[in-house]
Amino acid sequence: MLGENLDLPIFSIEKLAIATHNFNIANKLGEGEFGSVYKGKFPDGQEIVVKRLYKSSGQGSEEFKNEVVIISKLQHRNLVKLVGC
Ligand SMILES: Nc1ncnc2c1ncn2[C@@H]1O[C@H](COP(=O)(O)OP(=O)(O)OP(=O)(O)O)[C@@H](O)[C@H]1O
Repeated sequence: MLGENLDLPIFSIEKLAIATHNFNIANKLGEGEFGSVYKGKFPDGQEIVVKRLYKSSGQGSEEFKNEVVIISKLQHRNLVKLVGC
């Protein structure tokens, strides 16, 4: 699995649904090529942004995986950190 290969925490869909109030429209920040983007908060207070894929198969998902791999390796004070997938 992608997250295991990258040594990233893997979040269940339930945990992300709770954090985003079930992907509520009020939490929606925008849309990208691969999916919708939501703001959320974990129970410990950590604020997160969740990107939810439109589909889990096909060419788009390969591109999305490449994006995740690259973002997981980036670290900069002006970039948000990938905390899991
Ligand atoms: N960390 C974030 N904080 C606030 N808003 C965000 C964040 N990430 C994404 N967004 C919002 O979600 C929108 C879509 O982001 P996303 O990264 O999916 O798309 P993109 O980079 O515009 O396109 P692509 O899907 O081609 O990468 C952005 O235009 C922005 O409005």
